[in-house]
Amino acid sequence: MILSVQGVSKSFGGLQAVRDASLDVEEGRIVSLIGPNGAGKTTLFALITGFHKPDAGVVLFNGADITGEAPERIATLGMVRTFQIVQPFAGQTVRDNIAVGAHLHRASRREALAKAEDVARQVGLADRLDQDAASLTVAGRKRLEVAKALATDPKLILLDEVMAGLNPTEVRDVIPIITRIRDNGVTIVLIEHVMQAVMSLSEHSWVLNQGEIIANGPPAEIARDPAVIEAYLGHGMAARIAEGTGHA
Ligand SMILES: Nc1ncnc2c1ncn2[C@@H]1O[C@H](COP(=O)(O)OP(=O)(O)OP(=O)(O)O)[C@@H](O)[C@H]1O
Repeated sequence: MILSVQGVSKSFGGLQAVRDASLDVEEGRIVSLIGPNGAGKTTLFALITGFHKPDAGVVLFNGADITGEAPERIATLGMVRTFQIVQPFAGQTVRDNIAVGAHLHRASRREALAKAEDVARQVGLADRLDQDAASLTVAGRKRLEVAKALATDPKLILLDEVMAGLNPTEVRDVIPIITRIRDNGVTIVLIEHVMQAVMSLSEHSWVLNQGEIIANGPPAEIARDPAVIEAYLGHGMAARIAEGTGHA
């Protein structure tokens, strides 16, 4: 297992945001975390990547205990997350923004910029490298977020709603980019509400509800689970998934 989360919990004051969550991710997979707003998905990402310390439980990355390590240290080991709300460094080009990530393993400016160009090609931003990052559309900013993470040479990348706010055409265009990242050897964990993307990309999903994992399995299977339909999908979405359309 590249990632093993064992019995992780986190409370904020009186609110239990994540309760006794466990999941195992095999190397080379694309898997997903789904569930209603406020279920604890982003908190679980933060617990895995060192942005929050768990109250209980253990996180293993490639078999090594990284529980409570700092995000920078975890990134150096090869695991990074993206953020839902994307704020590019204003007044800086796309190239410079991506290069920030590339500096994790590269001291030289020249090498970091070369890596930024390479990554920009992978996410379809090669023709935007000299543009001010703040001028990118939502779809462009989402790609920039993926590029910044990829520039750190990760072995595992956790993508937090990279399709939120995209139109169906933009979603369709991002799907093969994510598949290619995996084909290049990066394991991927997605948080995603766009079920069309979950269905076509991920091989296994975990469903969080009120901080607890209530189901896991292949997405087509969990879409038939009454508890998942009740807590998250609703009957309309479940029916559309069964028909194979799966549009949100
Ligand atoms: N730093 C924090 N301090 C206090 N409460 C928090 C904090 N972070 C998250 N929460 C609360 O924990 C719960 C889980 O939030 P979280 O953002 O993890 O959910 P989510 O599943 O990612 O939701 P969404 O799909 O809306 O992003 C929510 O009730 C949220 O308000």
